[in-house]
Amino acid sequence: MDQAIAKADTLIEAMGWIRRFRGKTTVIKLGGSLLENREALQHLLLDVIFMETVGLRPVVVHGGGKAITEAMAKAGIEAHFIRGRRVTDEASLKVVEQVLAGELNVELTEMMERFGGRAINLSPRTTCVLKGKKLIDPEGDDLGFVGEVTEVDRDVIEGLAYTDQVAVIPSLCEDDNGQLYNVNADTAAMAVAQSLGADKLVFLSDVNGVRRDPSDPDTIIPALSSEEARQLIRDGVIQSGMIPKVEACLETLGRGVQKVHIIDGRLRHSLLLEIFTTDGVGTEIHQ
Ligand SMILES: Nc1ncnc2c1ncn2[C@@H]1O[C@H](COP(=O)(O)OP(=O)(O)O)[C@@H](O)[C@H]1O
Ligand SMILES: CC(=O)N[C@@H](CCC(=O)OP(=O)(O)O)C(=O)O
Repeated sequence: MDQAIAKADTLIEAMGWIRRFRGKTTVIKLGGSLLENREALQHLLLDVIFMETVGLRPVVVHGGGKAITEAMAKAGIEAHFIRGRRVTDEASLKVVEQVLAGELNVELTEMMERFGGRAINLSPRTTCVLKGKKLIDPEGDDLGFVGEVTEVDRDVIEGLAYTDQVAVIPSLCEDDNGQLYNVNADTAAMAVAQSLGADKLVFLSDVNGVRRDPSDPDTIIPALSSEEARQLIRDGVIQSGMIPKVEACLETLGRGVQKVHIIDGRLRHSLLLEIFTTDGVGTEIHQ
């Protein structure tokens, strides 16, 4: 009996948070490192379905960097990154499209449906909601078919939310001529969050947050201002895949999204802990 009462207490405790976030949009970015971890992924998708069930509006944007690198290796193509972005020639783009739109996007949607949620995959193979153009690298490097999102079809995404369905969007965009581009998934999530005026943007990765020493989990920084984050990039403390993630956070905060978090998706129910507890988990980046 005590156990049942404790469970009821937990539900009552969640009520205030549910009221606060009901009807509000949270964009959830699933990183490719995490997609490899089946158990963690299942718990996260359950969290997303829970959020939708209690009236929050989650939108999922996903990457798949690890799976793309593996598929490229199988095709005999060597992966090459410049400041966290994959140099994407025509052959690589085919692999990227197949992995993101043909495999991961479909798998994630099917998994959510199996868990009792309602999810719709919005990829260039079904309904493309991310319009974009070739990314011009500020340092002058040619990254090939790497794009940036210039327009998000928010009507389609919001329409799904009104009918209790969760949009699942891969990091690919298309230009007016139907040319496809590979988009860093952190920046794709940022564009979606900005366009929807999301209340929160949560990056789920395979690290516990931004660390002072990238290899030491105990050096996690719970809260980081925009200025500190820029300094850590300049100092080389924030490296590789963490660079586009933190840059995306900074740009998002400059454009009206209230809260941006980088959290550890391997931690069971980290998403619910972030949304339904006072302290939260991971690193919060603020203005
Ligand atoms: N200062 C840092 N703190 C934490 N992680 C860092 C830091 N600098 C670099 N990283 C690296 O960034 C990675 C996360 O980026 P990435 O691999 O692109 O993740 P995802 O696939 O989830 O988007 C971590 O696994 C870690 O190796
Ligand atoms: C241009 C660019 O780098 N695109 C990324 C898209 C996937 C991605 O970002 O996946 P993660 O979230 O797992 O890092 C790539 O090709 O790896």
